[in-house]
Amino acid sequence: MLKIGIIGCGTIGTCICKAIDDGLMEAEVYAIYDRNAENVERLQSSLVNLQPAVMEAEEMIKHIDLLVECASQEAVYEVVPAALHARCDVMIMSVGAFADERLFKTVYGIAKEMNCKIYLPSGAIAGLDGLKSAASEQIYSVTLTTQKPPAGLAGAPYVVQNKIKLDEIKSKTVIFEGKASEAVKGFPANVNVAATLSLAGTGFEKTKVKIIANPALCRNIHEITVEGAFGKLTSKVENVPSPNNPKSSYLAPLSAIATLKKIIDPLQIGT
Ligand SMILES: NC(=O)C1=CN([C@@H]2O[C@H](COP(=O)(O)OP(=O)(O)OC[C@H]3O[C@@H](n4cnc5c(N)ncnc54)[C@H](OP(=O)(O)O)[C@@H]3O)[C@@H](O)[C@H]2O)C=CC1
Ligand SMILES: O=C([O-])CC(=O)C(=O)O
Repeated sequence: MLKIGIIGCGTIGTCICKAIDDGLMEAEVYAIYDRNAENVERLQSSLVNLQPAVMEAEEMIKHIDLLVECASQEAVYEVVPAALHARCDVMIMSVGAFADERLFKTVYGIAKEMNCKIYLPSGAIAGLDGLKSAASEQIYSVTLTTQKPPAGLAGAPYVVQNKIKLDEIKSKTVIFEGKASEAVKGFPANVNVAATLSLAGTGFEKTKVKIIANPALCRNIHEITVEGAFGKLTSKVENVPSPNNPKSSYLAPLSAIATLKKIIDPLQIGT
């Protein structure tokens, strides 16, 4: 049975544990860790069947097959290289960390050397299967347009640095337009999907991102447009926000669960 260790006991970590606790897949949550002790306790007390140990990444990677990062971009630096060195596969949610090309090259190199896998779930977007197929030929452009309610963008470094008063936004307003490399740094907890899109397609410098604060919304909308030799692909997901975290969408933990099922299941559907 697949032995998993989870870093990050917030919304996504909790959803993953609950799915395994409910018997949705054959996996064992061997250990969990979070710098926020309250979130560890809340997660532990929500489980009925599982009793994961609480231990830091350094220790858990000696015992597990797969490390799941669902914490923050800084956690990717802290735990992923060490996990791969210990021959653990890794699943990463804070994909925006890979806008740092040096980190990406290091992590990719260690994974190759150690014969390990790096899994990046689709998160809150749809259409990566089509983009991956299309990327075998020439791609002309990839664009992500994200709309969130203003509160879902609160605290983002770009918002703070540019003194954007989210609570004064009364109508649909474009607050950022630029490269994916800049978007994931300015909005590290809002558009990790831009990083996944970049890695699947044309890279962080060529992938364009527009971020819109829209007070009329109660959903997080991600629209993707890809044009290339294959033709044109458009996808739009109107995401229900996660119950405890308005910054992220419920589809994100569901996609993490689907990725875990794909790792375990002999049947592989889609690109
Ligand atoms: N790829 C995708 O499509 C998506 C990615 N994400 C990303 O996934 C990650 C998890 O999301 P979510 O579960 O919603 O977030 P939450 O804020 O609900 O939970 C994250 C938890 O991880 C903890 N944490 C953060 N950094 C560290 C660290 N360095 N070491 C240990 N614990 C840490 C946080 O502690 P504290 O409370 O102290 O901060 C918090 O308890 C985020 O980076 C988010 O941006 C989210 C949605 C979609
Ligand atoms: O869940 C979402 O809507 C997307 C998100 O937060 C991210 O990619 O970081």
